[in-house]
Amino acid sequence: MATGSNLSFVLNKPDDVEFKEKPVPTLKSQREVLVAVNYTGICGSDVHYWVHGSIGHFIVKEPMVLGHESAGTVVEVGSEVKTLKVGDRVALEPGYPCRHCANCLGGHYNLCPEMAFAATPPYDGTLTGYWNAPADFCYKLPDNVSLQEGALIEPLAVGVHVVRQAQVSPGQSVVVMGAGPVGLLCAAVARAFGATKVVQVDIIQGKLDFALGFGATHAYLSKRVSPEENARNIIELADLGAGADVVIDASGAEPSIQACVHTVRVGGSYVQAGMGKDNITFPIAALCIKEVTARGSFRYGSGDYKLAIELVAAGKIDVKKLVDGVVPFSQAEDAFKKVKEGKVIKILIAGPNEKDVVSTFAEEKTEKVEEPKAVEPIVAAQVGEAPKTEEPKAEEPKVEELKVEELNIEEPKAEEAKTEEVKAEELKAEEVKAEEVKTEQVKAEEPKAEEVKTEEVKTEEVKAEEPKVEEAKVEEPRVEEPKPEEKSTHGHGGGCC
Ligand SMILES: NC(=O)c1ccc[n+]([C@@H]2O[C@H](COP(=O)([O-])OP(=O)(O)OC[C@H]3O[C@@H](n4cnc5c(N)ncnc54)[C@H](O)[C@@H]3O)[C@@H](O)[C@H]2O)c1
Ligand SMILES: OC[C@H](O)C(O)[C@@H](O)CO
Repeated sequence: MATGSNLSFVLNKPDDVEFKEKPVPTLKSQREVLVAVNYTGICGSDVHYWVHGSIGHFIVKEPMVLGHESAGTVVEVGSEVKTLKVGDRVALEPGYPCRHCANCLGGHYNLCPEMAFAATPPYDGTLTGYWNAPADFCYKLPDNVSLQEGALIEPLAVGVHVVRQAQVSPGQSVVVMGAGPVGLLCAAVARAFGATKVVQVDIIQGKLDFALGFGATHAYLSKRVSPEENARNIIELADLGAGADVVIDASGAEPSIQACVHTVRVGGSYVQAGMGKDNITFPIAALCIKEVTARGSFRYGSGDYKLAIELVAAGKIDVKKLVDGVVPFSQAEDAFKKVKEGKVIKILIAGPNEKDVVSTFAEEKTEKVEEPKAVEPIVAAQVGEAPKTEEPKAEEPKVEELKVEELNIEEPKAEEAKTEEVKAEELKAEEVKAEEVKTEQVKAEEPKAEEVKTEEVKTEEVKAEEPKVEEAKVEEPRVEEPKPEEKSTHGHGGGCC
């Protein structure tokens, strides 16, 4: 039985969040499991709801728990569940379709009109202590995939779905517009599918620097020139001949979408994943004359989560590289601010029952290969960073195993866990000033509403209304870094899923 906290991070209305202790959910059917949420990533859509209170026709009318990129540990199983047991570590697929409509029965449950998707009004999200879900939407993580990686399976599954929609095959060239988390993951999946040239395009050089160490073979800084000229530049840069076999828009920006159609080769494929303005000027003649196959891509469907997990388990995609930091649950609001400011690629929030966040992050960090970062890591300032001198030890037990014990679920390998505990204590004492962190946690448990309503947030709201796509129409070479407010969440500016 679940005995921990069910503290939840609740959005009341735009710029108004609070921590609320909610009742622990109970299984609604014997095919469900109850999961203690260990880690949750922040998606641009979460930030968009926090800032604007709506995305398209999804409007936050009642307080809603945020978050949908999560992994957790099974604490209870319904009597009809055969595939999971208490103690299993799982990635949570956060949208539950009706299973009966034509789309569900036709194998496209992501298009179910009755979809109940976490943190999409009116449905609560996963930034909570416990989450109940149908067992078949909880994917057991292999031993070599950590719970922190598990939280990144959701955005990776978005990338898998996009690349599947594009039907990328070995030897192909792929251009991905946008180097936010979705674009980066699309590029990485395209490489894993055998694409030999993967060109990442963005308007921020730092993001491209990161992309080159992640999935991209080439990077192009989009200029303030016509979409046709940007397309010619991309083709020339990567020696794409008559154009790219596949183009993917993961920016939602109008000039980028236009450049997609000019970059793709005759008979190539174009997939729209980014969601910006509802209506744009689109080069329809080029699409028609080139006989381009155009597809949309929405969330993920059959087999996408499974494949995403396999790609991580097989070492094909190192999702840990995307993580700039892990913060305790009490610092959720601050984490949202960092994402909004474009200061991080991904930040993970530990569940309220997660006790050892600092050492968990330290452990994960030591396994990371240092790559150029698009942004300043914030974790050192927030939770303390582990010394990077230590070599990663592959045989070391995963820190997540400790969490199982903390949640009274299942005994981890006792010997290994003990060693880790001792190590974690040392790290805390020497490197992370545990007392300071504790004090911060206590403070953060009482969120101050007035702090949220900063001028910065208000300004952001106003600016977000002005689509940045206009900028690319100015006929000038673009060299300067865009302002912070043009970054991360702006891609969601015109709407999302
Ligand atoms: N289809 C889906 O199921 C799905 C799921 C999740 C997110 N999304 C959408 O995908 C998009 C990307 O998501 P994200 O989380 O990576 O967002 P993000 O905002 O972090 O990334 C968007 C990137 O596009 C870049 N960009 C902006 N204008 C550009 C231009 N003219 N040319 C090239 N790059 C440009 C930005 O600098 C940014 O790096 C968003 O529009 C989001 O709403 C779609
Ligand atoms: O990753 C999937 C998307 O972020 C979701 O559709 C989100 O927008 C909530 O509806």
